[in-house]
Amino acid sequence: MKTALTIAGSDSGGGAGIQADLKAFSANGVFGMSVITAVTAQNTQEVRSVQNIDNRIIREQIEAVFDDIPVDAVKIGMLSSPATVETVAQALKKYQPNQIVLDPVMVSKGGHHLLQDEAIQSLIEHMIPLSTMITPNIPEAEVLVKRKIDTEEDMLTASKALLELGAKMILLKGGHLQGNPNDLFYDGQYFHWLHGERIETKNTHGTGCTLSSAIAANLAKGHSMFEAVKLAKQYISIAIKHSLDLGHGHGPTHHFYELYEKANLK
Ligand SMILES: Nc1ncnc2c1ncn2[C@@H]1O[C@H](COP(=O)(O)OP(=O)(O)OP(=O)(O)O)[C@@H](O)[C@H]1O
Ligand SMILES: Cc1ncc(CO)c(N)n1
Repeated sequence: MKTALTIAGSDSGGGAGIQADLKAFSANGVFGMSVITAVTAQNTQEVRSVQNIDNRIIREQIEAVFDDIPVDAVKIGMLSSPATVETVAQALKKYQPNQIVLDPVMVSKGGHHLLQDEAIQSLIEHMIPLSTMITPNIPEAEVLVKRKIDTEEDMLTASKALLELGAKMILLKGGHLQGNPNDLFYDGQYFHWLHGERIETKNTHGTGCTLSSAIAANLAKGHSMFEAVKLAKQYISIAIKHSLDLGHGHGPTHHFYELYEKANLK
């Protein structure tokens, strides 16, 4: 079985972070492993508090996995502080995995900062240049390229600027613009739009985490980047369409909808 490793924060509510990543890995047919960078006390409504994990333990988790188990792809989510970014980047430089999908997580749906402002520069300097693919949403891309993105035309310009930061490829998610959620894939040569249909639901907790993990799983299985992104977009669209009305805020997506349907487990 192919494997994928998530390096991210824990979401006690189970819809985002490490929990979403492991579910998305399993649903997409790879064996999931995890390195926890921070623990959040979080539900569908809010992030109540965050405890960053000691850098030594972060490094040792990464070493424990890579020293023993083959890692076919890595997904990176919440990195919290400059020291966390640097610890993860240093460890990945040592092991040089083939595929690194970086979701540059900055702010939760409820507005809580999951990446300290001081860590943004570290992310740009140390983490983005190591990444095979980065998957910013519109507000994250605006911070990274320091300009407003209001239209799909702006997304094209921003993708070029994002690529200049050093990642090999870009998926700029359009879910935060009005209208249909169309994402832009750019590999430095060609642009491809991945068209979506907006699903009217408030249950979109962890959509970004789930999408980037599905991309990593598809890469682990040997798909090309464009194929990996296309399949992941189909997967997240189904997961949002059948999202779960749990909690009083933004409920989670249904990571296993198609498998449950096939197994008659609904
Ligand atoms: N209402 C929706 N209907 C269909 N697709 C959506 C909807 N909202 C977002 N998407 C898609 O879901 C994927 C994740 O994008 P989104 O912009 O929500 O990520 P995000 O803001 O990083 O999520 P989060 O930070 O909550 O994990 C993208 O492919 C986006 O186009
Ligand atoms: C731990 C964690 N990572 C990422 C996100 C972004 O959705 C979140 N809400 N929580």
